[in-house]
Amino acid sequence: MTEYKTGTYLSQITIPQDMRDKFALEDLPHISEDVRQYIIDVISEIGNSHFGASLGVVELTVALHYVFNTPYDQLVWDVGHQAYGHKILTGRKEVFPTNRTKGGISGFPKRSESEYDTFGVGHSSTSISGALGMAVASNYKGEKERQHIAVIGDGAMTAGLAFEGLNHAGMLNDANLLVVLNDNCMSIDPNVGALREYLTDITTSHTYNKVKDEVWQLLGKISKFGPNAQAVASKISSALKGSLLKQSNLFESLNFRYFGPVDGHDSIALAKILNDLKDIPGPKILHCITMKGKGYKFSEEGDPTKWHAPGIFNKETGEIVKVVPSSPQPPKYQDVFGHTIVELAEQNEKIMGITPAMPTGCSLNIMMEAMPDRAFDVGIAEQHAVTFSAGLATQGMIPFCNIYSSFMQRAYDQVLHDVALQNLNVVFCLDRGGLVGADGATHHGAYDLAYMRSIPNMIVSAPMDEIELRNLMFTAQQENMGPFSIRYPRGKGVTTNWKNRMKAIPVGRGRKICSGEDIALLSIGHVGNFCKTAVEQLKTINVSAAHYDMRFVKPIDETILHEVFSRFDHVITIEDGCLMGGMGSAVLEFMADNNYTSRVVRLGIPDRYIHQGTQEELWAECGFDTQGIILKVCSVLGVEPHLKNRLAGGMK
Ligand SMILES: Cc1ncc(C[n+]2csc(CCOP(=O)(O)OP(=O)(O)O)c2C)c(N)n1
Ligand SMILES: CC(=O)[C@@H](O)[C@H](O)COP(=O)(O)O
Ligand SMILES: [Mg+2]
Repeated sequence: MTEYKTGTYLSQITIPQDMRDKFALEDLPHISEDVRQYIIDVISEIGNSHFGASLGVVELTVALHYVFNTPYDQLVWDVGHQAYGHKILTGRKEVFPTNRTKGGISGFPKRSESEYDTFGVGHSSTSISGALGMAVASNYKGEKERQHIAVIGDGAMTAGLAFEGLNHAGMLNDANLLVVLNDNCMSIDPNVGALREYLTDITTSHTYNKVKDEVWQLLGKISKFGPNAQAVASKISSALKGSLLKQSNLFESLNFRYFGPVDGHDSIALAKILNDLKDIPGPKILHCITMKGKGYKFSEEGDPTKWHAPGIFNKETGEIVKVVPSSPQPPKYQDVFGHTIVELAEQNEKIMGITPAMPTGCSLNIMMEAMPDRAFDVGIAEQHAVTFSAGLATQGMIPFCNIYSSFMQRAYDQVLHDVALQNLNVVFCLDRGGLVGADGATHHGAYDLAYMRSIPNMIVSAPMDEIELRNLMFTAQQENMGPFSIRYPRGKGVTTNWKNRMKAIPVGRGRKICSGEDIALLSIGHVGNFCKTAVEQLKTINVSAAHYDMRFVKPIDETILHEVFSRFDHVITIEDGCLMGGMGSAVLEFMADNNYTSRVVRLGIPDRYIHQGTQEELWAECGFDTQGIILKVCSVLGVEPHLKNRLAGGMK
């Protein structure tokens, strides 16, 4: 592992207590500078990581750990993609270069990794509820002085869950909860919605700032009051209640004491404010204004969306390293979706596009640019995205609701109750279906085939390549299809020649890719390409495998299944999804229901959480990459080891 230098200040810090013991308030800017430089040095070289968000909260991170008695005081990071400074200051400086690699540290806070990671995160908007739970538990245990801090971004604050947490906290006057709102006007893409406007308004509002100044003056006095500070604070708060402050501030109306906006890059001022806030009881919110990508010239001046997770870059020039392939490459599935939805929408005026906060990630930004009145980024609001789509569908629209598979987990009941029960024509495009790689367990799209399959009326499909994706999208936008899900993986497809003339696929019809004699392989989705290669390689050791691309998990192609179970004693199912309840389960159910007795072996994601790594490493770990499939075929058929080894040695 490359060794990275740390600055004079950071080199003296292993855990936050070192900072508190060794440094004065005036040193915080220097510590911040060291932390920031270390993040730049490491991430520019290892790549494959988040970047802008962590740079934006360096001062906040330093101030929080300096003022609060972490890990006793509990700090919860929302999403956690901004927690690199936190990791570096909490015992993980040396291992930071292993960020998001297999066997290395996770890119997100994780309870099993450190006592400073109080709450496992990755999905957004959980911090307020999580920290509130901790605060209530502390009260119950008599730990009255214990502090609980949720750091949440303006993007994460757009989610219903965040407001559910605020709503509950607002009625718990003795909950020791501080919400730090890290407002940088950005989600991954620019933040959206009325809340964003509101936050900008209170940042610039004249009336509001006047009241805020009064609050600060009072706070200045509070800090001098020592032990009586809480009582004084409570009096001040009561005096302010019912006043202009409460009426003119959303958070005050929810019974939070609102402080700010403050400069989130002034570590000394932040530390002073945080220290004052420690003495104020009950739920409170500190509104910090920060800049995503702060402190690195190129991310400050460049496109923050690009610097959200830029990959490897030259830290001197700011040039993001792009490997230029020698030959044309297949497109990413997400881009095939992005271009195809525009093409379809040009022909079918009922089509609309919806994404909850991932326009660049899922490429709906192509439609948002081409047809701004027909494509919506609704913020980090998966539940709303689904029910909003349902509403559109009741009016005859055909919404394509694109949600990453793992984020869709947030909106399961909306799919069931608001869409499927009413048999509405909503097309769910589930991007990042399957193992996603470096984001790890929180983000793998492991469950969608299983959770969608159990919903009545739902059509569940997955394309093996870009052309099938386009054909499935074409099929799904036909009249009266009902709920239709199409899942595809993170990353590239397989062909450069993908702009086919689209055609409808009969719902529930799979296809035979290759005939064979010894064993049948049934695949769903992109992993069919691994099977295809495996089948070719198996031929070289005289193993003849038939291969079927099932295309639909529901309705499953029963004609194919009757053919397979009548002809083959050995069947292997392959899917990039959880083994419980997915396609393999559907095949087993069919076999049992129809009294067939072949031996079925299922390949897929086992019943445990898979952590981070490259996709290739993780496919191999789960045993359904090309090599895994070959080895499984050989073991099922009892192929002689020397033949098996011949392939295992030479395989890609
Ligand atoms: C439930 C869920 N939806 C979407 C995402 C993808 N996502 C990760 S970070 C992010 C933007 C968060 O914005 P904000 O909270 O303002 O943090 P910032 O990056 O600006 O620091 C999004 C949309 C997610 N992690 N979880
Ligand atoms: C933190 C987060 O949830 C996103 O930034 C996520 O990492 C994006 O994943 P993709 O890189 O697959 O778009
Ligand atoms: Mg933000």
